Amino acid sequence: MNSRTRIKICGLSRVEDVQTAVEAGADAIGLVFYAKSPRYVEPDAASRLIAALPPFVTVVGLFVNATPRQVQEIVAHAPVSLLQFHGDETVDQCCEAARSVNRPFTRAFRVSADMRGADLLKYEQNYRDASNLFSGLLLDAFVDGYGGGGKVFDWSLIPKELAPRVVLSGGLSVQNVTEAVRQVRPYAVDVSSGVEMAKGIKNPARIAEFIRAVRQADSSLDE
Ligand SMILES: O=C(O)c1ccccc1NCC(=O)[C@H](O)[C@H](O)COP(=O)(O)O
Repeated sequence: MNSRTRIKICGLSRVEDVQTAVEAGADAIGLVFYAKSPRYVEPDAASRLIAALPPFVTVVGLFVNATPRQVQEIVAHAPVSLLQFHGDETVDQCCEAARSVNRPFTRAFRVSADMRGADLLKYEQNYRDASNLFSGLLLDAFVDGYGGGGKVFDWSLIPKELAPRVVLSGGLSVQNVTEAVRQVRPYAVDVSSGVEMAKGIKNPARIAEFIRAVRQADSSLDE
């Protein structure tokens, strides 16, 4: 079966970086609406980035502990297609915010070393049971500042039965993404720091190299 790992490039703030990511073959782009992040984009700037996109590219709006009202105000200016909750939100808070704008959402789970695989399966099932807007888990490393930390977590903690439904994130780069895809076989991979020149400023060559590495890993798995 020809399995293709989906690719999200996150933390974009420039039109040229959006265009680079799409031309290189990214399936999704992530826009950070968390004001304390160095990758934060204002909703109006985000709407210009979204306007630069061709069809069929998923736009992920990234939130940390935002209220439904705040999510509504942002989405009114920047019509993202998918929400990503990356803070301390409860199941109910994620579901309420997603319902408020009628958008599907992914839940970021920051993996700590003491986590057990069974806990993750239960955690995901809780979200699946809570809302048909739940779209899946993004697994990230546990870092200060909630995310975008450029830190890898122990991929062996991911239950094999969960891997085909998760977005693997956290410290990925052209140096490790081939091994990540081969070891985990996730539904998708997500990267921010690993393709940057500076926070929020992407390196076009690194984006292209990262996406090429994912495609090569996919091809090796199809052989
Ligand atoms: O990117 C940020 O600055 C950020 C800030 C606060 C919460 C989440 C954030 N990013 C979320 C993402 O989806 C990142 O792509 C993910 O954390 C991986 O980042 P990196 O390890 O730098 O590739």
